Amino acid sequence: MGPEELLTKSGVSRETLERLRLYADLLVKWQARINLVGPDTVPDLWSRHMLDSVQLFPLIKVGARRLVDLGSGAGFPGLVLAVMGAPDVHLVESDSRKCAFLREVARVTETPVTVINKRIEQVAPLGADVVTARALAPLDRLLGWAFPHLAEGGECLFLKGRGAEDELTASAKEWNITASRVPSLTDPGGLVLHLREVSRGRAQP
Ligand SMILES: C[S@@+](CC[C@H](N)C(=O)[O-])C[C@H]1O[C@@H](n2cnc3c(N)ncnc32)[C@H](O)[C@@H]1O
Repeated sequence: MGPEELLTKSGVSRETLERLRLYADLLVKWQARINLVGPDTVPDLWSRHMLDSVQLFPLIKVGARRLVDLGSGAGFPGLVLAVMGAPDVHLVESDSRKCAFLREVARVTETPVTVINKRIEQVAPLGADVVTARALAPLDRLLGWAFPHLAEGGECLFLKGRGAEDELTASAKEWNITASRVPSLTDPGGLVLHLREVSRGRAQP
């Protein structure tokens, strides 16, 4: 899918699209030096990475003041959401070369973001209204990483593949969650998990 189709499909503004183009150009350039995304996914960059991230934007809760993206890698989905105007976006990424890329995209696209070059486990609670992640960890571990960063009433938006239902079942042993399942626009069988009222449940005997 090309940028124009992305625009039509998801309703992003022309100005945002131009900034996403700058982002995509930088990704292709840097990909020659560091492995930012799976090399086989670069030809489908707009669908596999941009639109995959863009689809979360309408799910961000009204009035959200801070969004934290865990394991941002090359910025999917967190940096795309920041380019679209998500508020006070924090990107947590342990790989310093990827953090250099994230900062460069933020600079070139004039997107205000905070890049935190640390392991998630080492980051003090960030008080996020929304925590996002893609391709980082199974849901139960992801919730363990996200939970300390959720403000009261905070929500999670996780992009998950076909195994999402099994991951929800497995995580129910440890977590209480209200889960909505939104079919992915880009991954047949994949889901956006929209999780609310997250709390630790009682450990099973
Ligand atoms: C498979 S990549 C996914 C990147 C991006 N979210 C995406 O979907 O394209 C996982 C990323 O998480 C980072 N990561 C893994 N464990 C982490 C941790 N404990 N703390 C911070 N970053 C971590 C890795 O360095 C890597 O960039």
